Amino acid sequence: MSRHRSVRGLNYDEEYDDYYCDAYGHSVEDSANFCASPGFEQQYMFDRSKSTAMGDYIVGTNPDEEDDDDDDSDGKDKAMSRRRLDSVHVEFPSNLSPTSEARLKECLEVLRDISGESIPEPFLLNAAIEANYDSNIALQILHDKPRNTEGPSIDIVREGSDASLDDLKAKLETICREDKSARPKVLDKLAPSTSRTASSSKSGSSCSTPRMIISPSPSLSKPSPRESHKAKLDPVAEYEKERKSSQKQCLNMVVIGHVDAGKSTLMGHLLFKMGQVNQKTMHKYEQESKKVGKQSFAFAWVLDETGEERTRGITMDVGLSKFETKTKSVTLLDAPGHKDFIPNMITGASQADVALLVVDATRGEFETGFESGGQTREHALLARSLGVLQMGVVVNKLDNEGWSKQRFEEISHKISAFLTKHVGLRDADVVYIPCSGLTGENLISPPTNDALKSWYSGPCLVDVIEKFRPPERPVSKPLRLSVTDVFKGVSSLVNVSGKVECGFVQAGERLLIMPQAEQCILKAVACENASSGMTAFAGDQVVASLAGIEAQNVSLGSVLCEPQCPVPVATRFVARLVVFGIEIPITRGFPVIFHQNSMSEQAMVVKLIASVHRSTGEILKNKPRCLLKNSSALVVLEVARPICIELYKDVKELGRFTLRCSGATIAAGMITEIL
Ligand SMILES: Nc1nc2c(ncn2[C@@H]2O[C@H](COP(=O)(O)OP(=O)(O)OP(=O)(O)O)[C@@H](O)[C@H]2O)c(=O)[nH]1
Repeated sequence: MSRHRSVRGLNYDEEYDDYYCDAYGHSVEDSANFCASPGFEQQYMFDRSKSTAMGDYIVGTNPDEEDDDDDDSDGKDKAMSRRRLDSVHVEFPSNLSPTSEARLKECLEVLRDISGESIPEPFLLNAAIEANYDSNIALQILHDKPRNTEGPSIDIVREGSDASLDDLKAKLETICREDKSARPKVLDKLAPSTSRTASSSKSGSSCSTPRMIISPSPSLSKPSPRESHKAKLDPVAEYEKERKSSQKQCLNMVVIGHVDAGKSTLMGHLLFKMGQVNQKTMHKYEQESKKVGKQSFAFAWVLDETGEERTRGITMDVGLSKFETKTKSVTLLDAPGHKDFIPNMITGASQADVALLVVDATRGEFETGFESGGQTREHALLARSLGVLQMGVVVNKLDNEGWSKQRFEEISHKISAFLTKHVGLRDADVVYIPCSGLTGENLISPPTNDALKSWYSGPCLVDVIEKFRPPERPVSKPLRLSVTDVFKGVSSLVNVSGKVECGFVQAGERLLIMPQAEQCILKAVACENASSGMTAFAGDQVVASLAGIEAQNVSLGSVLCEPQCPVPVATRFVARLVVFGIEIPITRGFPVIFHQNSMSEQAMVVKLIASVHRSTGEILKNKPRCLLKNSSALVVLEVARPICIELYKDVKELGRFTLRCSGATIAAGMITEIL
């Protein structure tokens, strides 16, 4: 078994239709229970001493965003901040009242939560005092510091992106046509006088997105014999010929759930029963785990391969394996359950077509994972926001509850309500299975345990997996191969693992690596699903060997594409957000971590355009002051460095993302416009 490598694909139409269904993304708790700190409450209460007009306040418009023009608004923001601060004591009071002390502490806590350790404490303290303990204003002050030339800044976005865009510009210049009309949009951004055009498109595929385009240089635009050959191929016919006739359907399945729910044990035992792990290896794991006092983890060791994972008894990275059912070739992604490893879980889930949500049926344990801020709900929400539409809910460790039918039904009932009402999965797309990963009950054959047999006659785990429907693979779209790992092989070639998000790729092709704007030749593409070993299609997890580049010129988050139809690269874009159960409202200038597939990047919400109805998308309010939990909105996001993105309507895998802050997932989104 190996560490994580990627796989996925989607049923586009189906998913897009209900992505923003009424239920999707609703928070766990009722919004009426929203708790705000006094500092935050005060910010959203009308205050005569501040200059905001009552009319503005009632309309709920963010006074900071009165002007649509960004450059202008910066000045206005500052002016507004200054005006607000006129009534604020800027000196540290020597004798704070108990109320002020409490407010100061609360404000500092919020600032620390958001800034982490990136800003020294004295600066946070000064900002908090300057903002009269209003954390939102304090954030704005910290954000504006460099323009005031004192103190550090959390404005990582502009600082980081300027340098990177310069680098990119230089590289793009070298491979752009002399023809100025074909200059990439990124160059236009840096040199506004230059005109821009749409991209060229490869034969048989459309490249309709308004793109930050890199145009091929004359040498690049002249296709090699191999490329000409590829251009003549019908991707769908090739896919049918290679895959559908001879092979089993490919399915990428992620296993998710709260820490210690028994995910690795369940999957390790399943793989053993399916013959993927031989008796000798299993015996070795039993002996070795016994020696270190972790005998109950023997099956988990099949997927938890590293020393640290085995010693600590937790999964840290995504474990990857393969097995086959009668009609399917399943790529299994075992995600970590611990909250510290959510970014890895996101990587795994972003590559999956379907998910198994494992819950521990043991009394008290299920409740911890589901009701007390555990990861069961967060994982389910994340999986759905990353494109998973079908789910098997494994009610695991039911042996600990004497195979109680009542307990199974109680758990199924609670999870069903959550998945259908809050996550947005259809009831018909979720199946509940009573199991024991430890004893192996109901994994690959009907139950043998009398207590379970007496009331359960449904499918076993493998039957559920067998019934999952693989999504349509977008093989006709332009090639997008996202890189999840880079490693040096024995030869001079650079190997990358990744997933073909859409399109198809053949050995011998010349490819463009974005956002690095590097060219390379694909020497070989290894893919377990491929019969020829020369071609990989959308949905395939591959290892690609690249010639003509250095390892440092490709990285996690890079996208390989055809030079004739490059992937857009940008730092700023409009997105539609679905906000989860947040405690701190999202305001303008809110710093976040942007997650897209296996890539994460520092980012900032730079503009709140409008709050929208979560199911219809209808605009409810322009320029809202903030976004509360369970809301939906159009926002402008800016990432610290140029990244490869697509519009959600074009390529879902590169058009959707999740936002995290202070270790919690706060929103999911889809890109609607690239700026
Ligand atoms: N009684 C019982 N114990 C189980 C069962 N499945 C797993 N366990 C135990 O639960 C513990 C945790 O199992 P893991 O498989 O490591 O759990 P996990 O969900 O993969 O953990 P993370 O990946 O770290 O989140 C181990 O001690 C297992 O032996 C089960 O069906 N019944």
